[in-house]
Amino acid sequence: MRFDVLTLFPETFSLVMKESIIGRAQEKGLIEVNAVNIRDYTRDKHRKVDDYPFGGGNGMVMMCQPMFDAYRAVTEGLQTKPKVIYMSPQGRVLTQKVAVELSKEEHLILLCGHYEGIDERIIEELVDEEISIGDYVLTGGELPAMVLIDCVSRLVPGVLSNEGSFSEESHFNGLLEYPQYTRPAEYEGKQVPEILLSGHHANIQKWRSARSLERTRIKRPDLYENHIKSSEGKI
Ligand SMILES: COc1ccccc1CNc1ccc(C(N)=O)cn1
Repeated sequence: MRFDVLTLFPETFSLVMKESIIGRAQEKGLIEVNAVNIRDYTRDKHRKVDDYPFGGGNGMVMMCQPMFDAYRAVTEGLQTKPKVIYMSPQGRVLTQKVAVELSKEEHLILLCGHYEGIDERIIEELVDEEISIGDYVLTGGELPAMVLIDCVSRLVPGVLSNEGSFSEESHFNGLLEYPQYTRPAEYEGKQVPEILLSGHHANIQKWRSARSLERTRIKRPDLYENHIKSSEGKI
């Protein structure tokens, strides 16, 4: 899976994206993350990428020409047009379900805005979908793009060694994950729940399901409601 990220800060990506799991996935050739500097596609000696908004208002808006030319450079000679996602506070909120959907794509182009955003003509012409990582405003789209790359990449087969664990992790089955413990069985007088040491897998599974339902009901009643609704009618 390939990600081309159009950004004003390409070096941010190379630092974060070559670390840990994402870095190893790149070495294994499972994913490619290519950060493109929008400023390299400016045509003036000041390498101008933004300008004042028509109609007035504070802040600056990213201009069309550098973004269009960076997009054309990245897509030149491609057989199929990759899906273009604009990281924006107005986008569809990124959930695990959306991440699973996006992990089916072969090639994604992510546009990172800055200042007050980008010229609307870029969105109209190039953007297939706007995606938001949550209802808050950041100084740029780079962190949202890295969040998207992380949560989508880990779903690409081969990226995570313990792929089997997806079915039980938080949000995969619409519920929050059960509590996790590891050695030692007792730490400063605090015991690991006995059931987990019993080796009785059926009972452990039951205990885990009960904990998962209980903590979802307490921490995320919205998810709990959805889960109850979706399991109604199922035997
Ligand atoms: C004022 O910033 C903007 C204004 C408009 C568009 C993009 C930006 C860049 N900032 C972003 C980007 C994404 C998210 C998110 N919630 O995914 C939050 N902030």
